[in-house]
Amino acid sequence: MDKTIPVYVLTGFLGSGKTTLLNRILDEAKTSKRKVAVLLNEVGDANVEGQLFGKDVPMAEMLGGCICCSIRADLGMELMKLAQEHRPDAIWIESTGIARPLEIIDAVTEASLYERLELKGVVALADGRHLLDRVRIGAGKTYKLMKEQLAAADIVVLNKTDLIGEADREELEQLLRDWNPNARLVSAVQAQIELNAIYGLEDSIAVKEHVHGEHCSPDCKHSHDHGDHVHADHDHVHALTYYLPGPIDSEEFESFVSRLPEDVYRAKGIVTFRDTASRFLFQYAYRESDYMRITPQKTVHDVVVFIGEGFSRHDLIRQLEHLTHQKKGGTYS
Ligand SMILES: Nc1nc2c(ncn2[C@@H]2O[C@H](COP(=O)(O)OP(=O)(O)OP(=O)(O)O)[C@@H](O)[C@H]2O)c(=O)[nH]1
Repeated sequence: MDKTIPVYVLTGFLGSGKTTLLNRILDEAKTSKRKVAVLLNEVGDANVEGQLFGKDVPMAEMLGGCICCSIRADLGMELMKLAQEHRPDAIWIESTGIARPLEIIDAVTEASLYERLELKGVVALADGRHLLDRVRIGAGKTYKLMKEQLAAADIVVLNKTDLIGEADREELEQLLRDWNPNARLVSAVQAQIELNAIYGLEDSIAVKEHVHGEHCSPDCKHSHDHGDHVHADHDHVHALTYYLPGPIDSEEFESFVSRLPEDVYRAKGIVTFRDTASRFLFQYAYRESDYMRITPQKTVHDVVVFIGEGFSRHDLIRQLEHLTHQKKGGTYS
């Protein structure tokens, strides 16, 4: 079976430093001999920055629209093409500065229904000075979008701190922690961050260990550190991708779906039901589910994806393992 390819999303408002960070990621990949593919999205019709990446970097371009809306359907196609043609160790998606992150997450997880891809993390950058200006105004569409992008990330990079003073940096760090208490926050100049923080996401997202600390609010419901044992009962994640190891019972699955917690607001998948010997495309949004019988023309894996905020991955995985009658069920990310 093919290996599962991790996918990362790079988001952040226009000019925040996404390409600067991507260049660093590609440099590091070259040094560590990691094959990283890039999916670039530009609102305009020309890919200016992509020309700067090395010729040996597998790259797909999506120009002339934003992946989160007008050309969203193409995202899955491009991801699958990159995966099939290059079998990279990782794929990075650089979204336009105006993209809405949750729509992208939705689109990436859609692609994982058809190819062994797993969304591993969302990295969002903020231009310190620009953010500060927006915070001072405190309203407007741009402010709202910036906040949305930063709130959806697993890692938040407060970039361009060379352009702001120490007190402003501290104010922004506090603000970012308030907006997204679950993300790892890093301040940087020229997007110089420890890249292990990103690749280390693979483990930390799988079981996000949030140790109760100085930045937690009094009503923090996160997991607590009990000596050398940390358990996470309230994992903040955006997506759980679970590859099913085999057919499942349709009634048990429907019952499981009807009991999904409210903070799972979207789910989808391809499932094979033991009792009907058919495969179905399953869709779930805002408590409504839908099943469509399908006959895939090529090999696709049985997989279910859940998107939401604050739901417990641990609980869902346990229930899925129960559905598949396995102590240790399918693979997931
Ligand atoms: N002063 C300063 N400039 C920076 C820093 N990081 C990046 N820049 C510059 O900011 C400009 C925009 O950086 P990019 O990396 O292209 O930003 P981007 O998010 O990819 O921009 P878009 O593609 O327009 O969304 C470039 O000229 C960078 O050299 C920083 O930490 N400090």
